[in-house]
Amino acid sequence: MTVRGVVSEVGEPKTVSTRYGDRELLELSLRPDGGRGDPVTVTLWPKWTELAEWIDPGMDLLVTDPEEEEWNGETRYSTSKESFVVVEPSYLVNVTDVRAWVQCPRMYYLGNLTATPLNYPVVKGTLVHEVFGDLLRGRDLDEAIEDHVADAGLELGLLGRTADEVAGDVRENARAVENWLSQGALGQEDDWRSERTLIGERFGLKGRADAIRRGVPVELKTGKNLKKEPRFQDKVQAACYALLLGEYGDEGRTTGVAADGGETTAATEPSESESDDGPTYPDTGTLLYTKNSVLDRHEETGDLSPAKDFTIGRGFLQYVVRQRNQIAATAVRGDVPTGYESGAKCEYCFEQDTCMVVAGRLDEESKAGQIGTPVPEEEREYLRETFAAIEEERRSVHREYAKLWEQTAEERADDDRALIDLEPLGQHQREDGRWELRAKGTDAVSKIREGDVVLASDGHPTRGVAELARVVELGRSSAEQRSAETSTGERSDPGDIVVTTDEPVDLRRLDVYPSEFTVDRMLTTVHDAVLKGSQDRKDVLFGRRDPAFDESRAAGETFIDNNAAQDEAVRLAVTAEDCTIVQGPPGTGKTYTLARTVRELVDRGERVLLSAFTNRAVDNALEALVDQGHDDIVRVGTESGVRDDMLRFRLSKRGDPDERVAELNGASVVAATTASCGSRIVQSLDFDTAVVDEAGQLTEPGTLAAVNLADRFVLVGDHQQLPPVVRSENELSQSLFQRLIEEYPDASVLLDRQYRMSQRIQWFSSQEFYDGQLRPAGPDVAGRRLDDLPGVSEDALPPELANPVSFVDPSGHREGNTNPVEADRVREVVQSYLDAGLAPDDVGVIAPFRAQVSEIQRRAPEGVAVDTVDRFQGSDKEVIVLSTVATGDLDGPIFEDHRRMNVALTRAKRGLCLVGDERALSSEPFYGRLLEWAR
Ligand SMILES: Nc1ncnc2c1ncn2[C@@H]1O[C@H](COP(=O)(O)OP(=O)(O)OP(=O)(O)O)[C@@H](O)[C@H]1O
Repeated sequence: MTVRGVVSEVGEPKTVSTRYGDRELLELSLRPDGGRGDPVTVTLWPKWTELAEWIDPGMDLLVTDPEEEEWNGETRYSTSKESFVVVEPSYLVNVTDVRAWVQCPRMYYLGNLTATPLNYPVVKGTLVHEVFGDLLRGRDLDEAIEDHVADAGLELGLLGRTADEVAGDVRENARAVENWLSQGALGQEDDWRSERTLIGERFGLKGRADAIRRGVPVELKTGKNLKKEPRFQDKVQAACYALLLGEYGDEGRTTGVAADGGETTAATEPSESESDDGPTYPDTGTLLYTKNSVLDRHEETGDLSPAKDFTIGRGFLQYVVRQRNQIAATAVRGDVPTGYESGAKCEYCFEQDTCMVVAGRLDEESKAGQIGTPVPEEEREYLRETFAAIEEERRSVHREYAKLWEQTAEERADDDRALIDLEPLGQHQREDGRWELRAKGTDAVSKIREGDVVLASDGHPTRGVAELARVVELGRSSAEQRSAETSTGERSDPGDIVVTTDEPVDLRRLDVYPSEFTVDRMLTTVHDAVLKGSQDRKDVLFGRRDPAFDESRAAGETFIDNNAAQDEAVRLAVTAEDCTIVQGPPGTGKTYTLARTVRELVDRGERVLLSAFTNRAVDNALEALVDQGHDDIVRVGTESGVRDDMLRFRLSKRGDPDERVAELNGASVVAATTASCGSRIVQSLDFDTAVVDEAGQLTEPGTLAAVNLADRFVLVGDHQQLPPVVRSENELSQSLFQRLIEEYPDASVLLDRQYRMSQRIQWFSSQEFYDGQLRPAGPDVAGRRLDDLPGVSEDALPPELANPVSFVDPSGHREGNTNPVEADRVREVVQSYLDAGLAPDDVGVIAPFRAQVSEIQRRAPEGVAVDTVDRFQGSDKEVIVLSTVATGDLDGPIFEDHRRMNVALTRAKRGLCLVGDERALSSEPFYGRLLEWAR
């Protein structure tokens, strides 16, 4: 049984005398049902009373195995010996953070704030872990070492190491693992598995255990330890995995610690994973210190055996949960740890200097003290606000995790977040020891794409057997399949779904894996910008100085002779001392100008980082650059991320260290998404100029990831098109692009001639979003007509589509996020265009919701692209048909942001048809004007 609720009152700890002597207690009031229920009183007994310092009203609290008693007709609860009290169970603390926190809370804080730079111990540690996993999966030691060292070629090259030297180091460490494994194999039956991702809904913990042997968590450490017992923080880490394994149930099959009891009360969240006896936690853990096997027995004294077991009692598990609670409470409060929370001794800490410098520069209280003078108050204020916004974003990611167990499989599938009811087709172990799992392809749509890391499970992503998996093949989408069927006249096979994992799973379900990766990166990027950024750069970022330009660098030069605004954009970029902002409305030659700029900078001897939010934009920019004759390029990215025709520039990380580094350092242009700019490899580089495309879609931290690496930067984008992709509504939804263009109009330029839309089509966008400044680049563009296309006759169109911009009201009804009647009408409209001679490929359909997209896809003639606005950004069609879905009113956030509509309308070159409900559209002035125009 558990009690869960929102804390409404926290008492003061008090001492009472009991038959066991004086004892401390703390009384709380909880409101069950997420704060809606009537308050219940919960008494916390010693061990848990320290929570008085950590919890505030409004926090969510869970108590397992409480004692229940009736008191004056009221049911009260108190903690029992078995109880765990969990603060904010939905805040998923990383196990490695608990480990850092018990060493020192500032260690945890600094670890999250500062990115680990590329260094040899980290790379070696990763290699040893990889080889360890391979050994557990039965792979040959030498083969595993050779393979992983080759994979790390680029990193090793950047660190100036040779492959042989590193292979030797890894082999020495791996010996400990080999010996340990062979001991276990003798005698009793062994049962183990490598890495396991564990996400715990009860304790608010998540992490990846290195291995599990006979139900016991095993952690690998590449350091040495000559004591009999494992290091304290290592035990804490293993105990966290023990908690998680207990929660999962299936692995905790050793003699266990006592269980928790039976039924559920009104205040309870039942958990399906519990068996009748409740969770059983593994009662031991193993630490494997690989460096011990490298030591010489004659020189070292102490316990040289690498493997050290320890006992995990209920008391230790409770201690670990208390530490986890402190982290959750600190994070939810937005506090910065001081180090006084624990008894850590700063003298022995190898992080002492960093700790003092960060405390000094940010004027934080720290047990270690402070060094240096604080950065200006506005910078600290900026950090505080940005950190708070990032933490809010983290909570949104945690809510995504919670959906893994709160939503049913069907709900996840409806949300496009899972492919369910898959039919497993088998599994086989690959040469590298990993597993390849296969299931039958499906027609269902989801957000899952090839190359993604997802959760593969036998039915439930957290309660069943689940593994992190990489998607290799997704079968074919229903549209592709249909077109194959029409061309062959036979029902075609949808193709298999193929994923790879560390351990085999019966592949019945795939779930989107909500990663905190972006959030983690944002923290370190913002920290780097403020604490490591140059004074010059920060003066501009924080509004203390206008960006400077040295006009003599381009005196009398023309870069683009047929477009003054584009020419000005290149001029600004090459004369900039700090930054340039280029706003490119739809079809204005943003990509062309960007490529011209990069080429000019390179011609002047600069090294350029070319970045963008999406892989697609990076590859488009590269294509334009190649078209302009420049191909001295290195493309950083995964094989599945990089477009096929750009793979020839892709930097392989595998191979001889020196060769890899030579390839990377040799190129004048390095191209990568802003997400890849945060990788250790790209972070170790520096550039003269960073050119960032799609900057209007990037958060400030996202943009800084690229910008931090260069002396100057050029941002290209349009803040009147799609905004940054964030889950929460806060500061992060404004891009650096928008902030700077508003602050420094003199450092910016608007590309005002567009090469896409006819005069009639572009008018509305120009008026509404660009003060009427956007114009067709010439009469040929302005006068574009469908009739100009070979084989197309405007006369063949029905009267309601005769104009280049038209409106059709199908009198449909919105049902959730669909409007089936409207979808039917959209199909008719599309068919009319095809009948008039347009090729399917020339027509695109845009709808605001995925559900309506699928509704239309089911009806649309083959070859016609149907998608949401976000997926259409950056592309165009001769004709666009827009389904607006809404009827009656325009309810929903998607209609509030008019910029999406700007993107949708400006995809069309010669024809645009708006399909929607007149009444709904007239209900809001912006859409009213749109309607007027369309009619
Ligand atoms: N100065 C120019 N002279 C002639 N053609 C140009 C010029 N600039 C751009 N174009 C052409 O205009 C078209 C649109 O250019 P580009 O793809 O660079 O636009 P964009 O602004 O990046 O588009 P989007 O809004 O989709 O991002 C391309 O066909 C390009 O060749």
